[in-house]
Amino acid sequence: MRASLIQIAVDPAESPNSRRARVASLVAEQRGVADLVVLPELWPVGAFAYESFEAEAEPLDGPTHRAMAKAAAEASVWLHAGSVVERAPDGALYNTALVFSPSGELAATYRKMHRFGFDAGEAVMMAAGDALVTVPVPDLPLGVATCYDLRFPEMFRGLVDAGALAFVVSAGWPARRREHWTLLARARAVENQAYVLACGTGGTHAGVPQAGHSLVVDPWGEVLAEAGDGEETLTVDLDPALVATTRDRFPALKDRLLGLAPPRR
Ligand SMILES: O=C(O)CCC(=O)C(=O)O
Repeated sequence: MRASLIQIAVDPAESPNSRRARVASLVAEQRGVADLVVLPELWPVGAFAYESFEAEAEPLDGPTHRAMAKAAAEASVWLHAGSVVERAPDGALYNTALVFSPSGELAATYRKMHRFGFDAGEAVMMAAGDALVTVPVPDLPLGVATCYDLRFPEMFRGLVDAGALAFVVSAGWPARRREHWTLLARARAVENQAYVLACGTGGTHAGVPQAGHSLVVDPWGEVLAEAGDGEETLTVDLDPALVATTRDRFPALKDRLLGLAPPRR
């Protein structure tokens, strides 16, 4: 299985519509290259562009859904299309990740559970999701998480218990805490003996320089690839059998004292 992470630079001078068209082309270029493509958090608007959230909010079947469903089908890939500002039917906003199958069907949605910002920004503007989400990608079931979720290990343990062999973390992580980003991505891989595919944004938007440094970590904690600061695509080969091998050879997950269910292998 081959995965490509497309680290988008969110340039405020580019309109969301132009960016959707450009990102759709980048995804379509992955035809025959990757089986799974991953995009960052809130790339249509910018994760810190709070003042645009209301105006750019879209229903689940909105413009990002349409563009990405088409791109997934054109490229014939599983597409984690990052997240959008979702306007729910009751008017609430959610930070919602969209995952498409290779035929362009919406395979899963995940509403970000841990909202970032403490008493400001996303934490007050958006409602919180309340459900863990896994996606049954053949051979490599994915657990879905978004940005700040990375700081909450219990969520990843829950995803492992639900059968995830890899975590896809879509983010708009600030440069100021880049070391936390790479450290936590590796920690989530090591403690859960699972792949971590962590795709962030590059560039600067809303005055917040982005960390970039998207990375892919294997179940032993080795960094297989890491991007720089700007727009970049990382393509990495993943071996789903390595998860079982790692869990068999170093069966630490079996020694959990507080967990209830042993993880699937
Ligand atoms: O936890 C962090 O340092 C960054 C989180 C974040 O930027 C987000 O969730 O949007």
